[in-house]
Amino acid sequence: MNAMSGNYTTADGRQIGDTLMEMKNITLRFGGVVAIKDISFDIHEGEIRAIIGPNGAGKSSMLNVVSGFYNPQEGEVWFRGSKRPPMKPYQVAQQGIARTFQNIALFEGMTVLDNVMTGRLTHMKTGLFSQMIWKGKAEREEVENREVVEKIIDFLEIQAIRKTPVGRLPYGLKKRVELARALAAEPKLLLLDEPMAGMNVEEKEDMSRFILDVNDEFGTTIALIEHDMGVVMDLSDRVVVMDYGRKIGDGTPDEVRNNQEVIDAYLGVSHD
Ligand SMILES: Nc1ncnc2c1ncn2[C@@H]1O[C@H](COP(=O)(O)OP(=O)(O)OP(=O)(O)O)[C@@H](O)[C@H]1O
Repeated sequence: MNAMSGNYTTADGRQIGDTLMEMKNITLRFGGVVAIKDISFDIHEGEIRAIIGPNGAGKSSMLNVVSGFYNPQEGEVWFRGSKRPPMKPYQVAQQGIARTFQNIALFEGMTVLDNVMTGRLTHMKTGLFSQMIWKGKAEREEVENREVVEKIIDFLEIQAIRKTPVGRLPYGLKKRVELARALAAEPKLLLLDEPMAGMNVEEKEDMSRFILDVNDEFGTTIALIEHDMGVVMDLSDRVVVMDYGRKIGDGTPDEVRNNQEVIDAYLGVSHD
């Protein structure tokens, strides 16, 4: 496989499509701190793409640029063939990008079902006023939204807890509910911020399986940042490696594993 030249077929026979997102020469500064230095990379349709790197490398900053939470001082973000102007996160969500968070961001007092329903908000076209006038239309929309949500709840095997308040769930299940809510938006691109953080081995295995199944079943393109190297290498088609805000590697898990600069970065070897 030649992963760097547009469409390609993965080792396990999946067909990867055209470029979905392209980051061109991104630089992001916080005052004097340069969190991202002139980084370019792309994400293809149907791919599972990881961003890895040691602590403070700039991974979260990069994910926040992809999600529209940060607007970089330099560089361009291209999504679905168009240059993306600076946007608010809700506008990015409307374009088909959904995310989960490192520290779970759910409504603890609400049931699993209601939390997952909030993922449909970007799809709700009927406002309160038109709901009063066009009751039928609002009801149809509600039925459609419920159908999508119920399908995802089945898919992620959380039927048994659909009426349970999220606050009562163990950590691993909360992470799964967060994934369900992101999927409810039917995103084109799903961003996962350390999906395995704080999980035990069994929970990590479950989450890995669900990520692969989501990609396979819904064709969702997935970009993730993750600390657990084993998980990343097993899951991802291609990996970007960051260190001190720079990109030091980009390729298949095997290519990245054998990249001397990457090995040195993880061992703490200085190149100064
Ligand atoms: N909001 C911010 N204000 C100021 N500096 C920031 C901010 N966010 C990140 N930084 C700095 O930018 C650099 C990159 O941080 P970032 O959190 O993106 O790295 P990371 O690779 O995600 O780290 P970790 O793995 O520890 O989460 C760090 O030096 C960090 O201190």
